[in-house]
Amino acid sequence: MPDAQTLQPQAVSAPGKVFVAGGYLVLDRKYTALVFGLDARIYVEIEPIQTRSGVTLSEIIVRSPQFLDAAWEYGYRLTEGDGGIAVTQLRVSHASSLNKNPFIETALTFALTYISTLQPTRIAPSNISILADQAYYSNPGKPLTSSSRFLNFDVTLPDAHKTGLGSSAALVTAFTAVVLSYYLPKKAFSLDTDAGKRVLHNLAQASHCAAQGKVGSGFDIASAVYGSCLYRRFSPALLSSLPTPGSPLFAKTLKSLVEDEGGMWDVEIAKAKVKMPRGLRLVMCDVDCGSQTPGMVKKVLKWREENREAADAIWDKLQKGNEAFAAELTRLATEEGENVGKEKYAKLKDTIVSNRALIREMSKASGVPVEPPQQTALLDACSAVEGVVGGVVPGAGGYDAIVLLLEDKEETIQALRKVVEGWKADSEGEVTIGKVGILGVREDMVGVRREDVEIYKERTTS
Ligand SMILES: Nc1ncnc2c1ncn2[C@@H]1O[C@H](COP(=O)(O)OP(=O)(O)OP(=O)(O)O)[C@@H](O)[C@H]1O
Ligand SMILES: C[C@@](O)(CCOP(=O)(O)O)CC(=O)O
Repeated sequence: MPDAQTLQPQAVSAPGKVFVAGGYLVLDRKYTALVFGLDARIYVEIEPIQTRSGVTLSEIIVRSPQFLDAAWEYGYRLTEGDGGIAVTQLRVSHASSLNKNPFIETALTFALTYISTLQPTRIAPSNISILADQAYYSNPGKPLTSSSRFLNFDVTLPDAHKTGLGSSAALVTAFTAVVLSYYLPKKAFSLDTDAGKRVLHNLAQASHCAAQGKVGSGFDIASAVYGSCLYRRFSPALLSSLPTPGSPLFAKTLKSLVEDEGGMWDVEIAKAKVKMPRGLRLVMCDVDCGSQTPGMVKKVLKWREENREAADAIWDKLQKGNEAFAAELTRLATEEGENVGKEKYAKLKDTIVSNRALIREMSKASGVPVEPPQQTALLDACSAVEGVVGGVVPGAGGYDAIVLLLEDKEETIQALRKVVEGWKADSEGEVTIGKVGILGVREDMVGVRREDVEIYKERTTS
């Protein structure tokens, strides 16, 4: 491995996501999800720690300067019994309490362990910094420096109000990518190759699941790596053979899993099946609702288990509807010039309306507010705006967001803004939804990408 003097600063970014179709269905490999990457990205930069000559540290310092108390210092060492690299958080001062960031700690443990299996020489210390685009959080903020486009949110991370764009998946993906790119020579890992992207995808899925303490469908990591795509999940059993970090054979098993020695990764990522027609765009709205509905996934899955026949009927119809929706988007994007005029989006509109009806059926039958009446009213009002094709509740649904497909015209956005910003929901049921805001994001097809370190520096200062 090159020594600290020759390690070059690197920067990588990864996009956030909006899950447009296939929520719950995608947990079962029989079904797929339609996920769009967004132009809100998380950037991670790595550079050598400047130490006085003769001083050798085994320390990696991670900072997220947009937040208060957001610095984490880690010591690391190779463990016995092929347990990989153990990462230990160091206390900044005796008085300070340990403020954990499980996503960073786990991504670092997994990435350094993988690196140690390829190059058993000492890992040099480094400084890592994280910057997130504004749309990930709805807190107000001031520019980090007088001319920076990144905001100082002036709150701790637990106090930040997330808008649900998948910050942890974008972070784990960009973080893992930059650490691998920095410590490994190009011939062992490159983000520019398909093999490199596969390694990144597999490693980021494994560490994101470990940090979350659960195995979701993994759509958020897939879109952070590959951008917008039609996604079929990996079999969750794949990850069950992985020992916990530090325990015997963790390193060897991780390497074999990440490099897919057994040909076990059955994930399917179809980028060509998702396109955005020219002239259309996505808009996301954040809904203030003061109420989270925990356990929605568990409840829907339990209902499905107990009502298999009824559930499968909805699941199958919805899968067909979702496929029809993706196919129509792709057709419009590739067959320019046909069906001009008002009728151009008629099929898309109808598909969205019938898919929403199936989602409401799912909500009603399972008793889980996937598209609750408050969101039905909001979606209907937005869909009636001239130029709006339709909209859905993204991901698991609930009260806190909607996503709309509309004509990419200033007058359409303005008309939509009038409806959402003046939105007053009838207090129906137990949950009253409050202010609705349009997020400054749109779809982006590009996944993880290398950033020029100079540009990264400019972005933090200009
Ligand atoms: N800018 C950041 N700097 C450091 N850590 C961050 C940052 N953003 C997110 N994280 C880490 O990710 C965690 C949030 O992850 P979580 O999965 O709860 O949210 P999310 O991925 O944004 O949500 P969703 O899945 O609803 O889109 C934070 O608690 C923190 O550990
Ligand atoms: C319900 C589910 O299908 C989607 C959840 O999406 P989100 O976290 O609401 O963006 C769960 C999953 O795919 O892991």
